Amino acid sequence: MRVPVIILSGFLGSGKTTLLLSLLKESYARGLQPGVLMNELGKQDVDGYILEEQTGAAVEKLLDGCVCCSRREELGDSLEVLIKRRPDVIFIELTGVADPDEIARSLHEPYWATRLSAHILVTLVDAENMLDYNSRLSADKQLVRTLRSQLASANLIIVNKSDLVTPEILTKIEKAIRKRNPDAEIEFTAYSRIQVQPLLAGIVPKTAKPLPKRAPLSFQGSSLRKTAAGRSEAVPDNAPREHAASFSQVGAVTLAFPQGKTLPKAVLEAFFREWADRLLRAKGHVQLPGGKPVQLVQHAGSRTTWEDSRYPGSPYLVFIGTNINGEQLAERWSALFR
Ligand SMILES: Nc1nc2c(ncn2[C@@H]2O[C@H](COP(=O)(O)OP(=O)(O)OP(=O)(O)O)[C@@H](O)[C@H]2O)c(=O)[nH]1
Repeated sequence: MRVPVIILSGFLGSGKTTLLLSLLKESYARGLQPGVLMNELGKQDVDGYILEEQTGAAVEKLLDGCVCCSRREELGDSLEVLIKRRPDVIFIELTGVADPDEIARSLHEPYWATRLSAHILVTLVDAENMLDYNSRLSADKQLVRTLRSQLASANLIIVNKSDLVTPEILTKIEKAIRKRNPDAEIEFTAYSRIQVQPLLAGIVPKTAKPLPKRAPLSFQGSSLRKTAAGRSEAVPDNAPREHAASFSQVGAVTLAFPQGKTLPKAVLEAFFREWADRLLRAKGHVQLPGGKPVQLVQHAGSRTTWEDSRYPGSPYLVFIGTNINGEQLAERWSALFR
């Protein structure tokens, strides 16, 4: 039996991992055995750790690049690892700069089409930053194309972080989405809170007898076959395809804490402000002074949040931004500890 695959896409910090947590919890509640493929731009698996800690899921990680382009060759190996675990459903969380249509196309290739079935492609949108990103990132033509494809190829588009914007902004966002995708279901929400049951409709534990597909509770979207990936008449599945990079100016740098060193919150937040014109996303596990608990720090757009963490390893920060000069960044980082 083919394993259904749910693809989660959306720009950096839009709420993919937050949604995946809900999907995993619902999967376990239904007795499903999920497989997870987590792709991260940085060398550290911040999100993979969060998922493992909060749900106990075994996460297959593909770090330090993008599975739709620079790490493309490794997609197959990761899927094979997951399939061997005989999951009932596979979730693929892409990096924020990945083109999900490339992944959906791979699933339609003859080899994978007998093992996997593309179930749904979900794209999350960061309502607070989407319109700003559209102008800020316009110089990176590949990324502009990728962001359009994230919208165009989705069955379901979740406009997340709507707690941070006015209804007028949401209306503008809806118009911008409709320009790229007239058909997808659009949901407006905060903290990726949607009814996740419909996304799992028809997926049953392999030990159970197959049930008739449940009627969706709210999601009415088209099946993935109708997405751009499925409209493969123009590009036959077995035709050789160029896998152009999905971005050109975005880079990730991992910044380690020197042995035994700590950083006050205010110093790190000032560091984010200093790099505001380049910084898109930062996340990591940070050691504060005074023996305080390790903090999971998350920075997206211009907003920083902190939470207690039980991360047992050495503290670090993953810094993702545009046109970063790595040496200059490392130098400024070191200066924080002098
Ligand atoms: N205010 C607010 N914060 C949110 C919302 N959804 C998620 N967040 C926070 O935004 C940050 C990023 O959320 P994630 O779910 O990690 O986003 P992501 O798309 O997985 O991020 P990357 O994969 O790292 O690009 C976290 O600190 C979340 O708690 C929301 O609707 N409103």
